[in-house]
Amino acid sequence: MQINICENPVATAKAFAEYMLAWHKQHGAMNVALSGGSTPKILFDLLATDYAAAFDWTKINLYWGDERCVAPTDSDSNYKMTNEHLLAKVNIPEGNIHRVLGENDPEQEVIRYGQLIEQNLPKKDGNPVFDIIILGMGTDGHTASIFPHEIELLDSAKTCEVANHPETGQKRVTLTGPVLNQARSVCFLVTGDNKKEKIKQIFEEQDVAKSYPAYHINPKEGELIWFLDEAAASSYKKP
Ligand SMILES: O=C(O)[C@H](O)[C@@H](O)[C@H](O)[C@H](O)COP(=O)(O)O
Repeated sequence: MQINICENPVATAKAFAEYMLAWHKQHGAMNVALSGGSTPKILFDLLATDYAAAFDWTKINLYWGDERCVAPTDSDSNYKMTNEHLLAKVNIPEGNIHRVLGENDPEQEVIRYGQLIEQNLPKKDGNPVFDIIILGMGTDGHTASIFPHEIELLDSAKTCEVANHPETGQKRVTLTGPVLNQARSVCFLVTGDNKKEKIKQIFEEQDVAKSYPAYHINPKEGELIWFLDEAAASSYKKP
């Protein structure tokens, strides 16, 4: 596990962008699963401006690690956010953008999306293999849309599952634990002091962290890299 602590959210996003660009220069084509929420907005803005010309977007296929089951025009849609901050601003072919159809019936969509991923990606140990999966972490220790109350999704035999937001009950489509842990690289982007206690508990491997889905993300053979700003890392003291 690698921990990168950067001064602020922009520096954190830049550190990841440099990592993603280095991967692209070395490997060319990439299957990338994006995170949602608010943290990636700064990264997507960077990729759409300072880094846009550095990537060959024809070789990059974008998926989502999770999506809210809402229309793509809904303010809750991770696709909508990504489109506004990135997709509409770079020359990525439409065919390289594989959004979750949040407007579909969730139970049907997890089948469709799972089959799409299984058809498009290489497989290892029966799981589709993403090159890079970007993940965020909620203040409850969830990641993608695997929440503590549905921690069994870490062990699902399926590629995708329907998840339920613990407070709102909002339906989500999420990649499952085995897929997340089959990736060649999992990169957490976590910023803000509202995440600092969970980061401390996870990095110190405290017993309480075992109830956090994010704690259990550790690729079997791939890289695990945490990109944090100082605020998110402020309670953790490197040994
Ligand atoms: O759809 C989502 O909400 C995300 O994929 C989710 O896992 C997110 O990464 C965390 O909730 C952190 O969200 P923030 O970046 O807004 O803190």
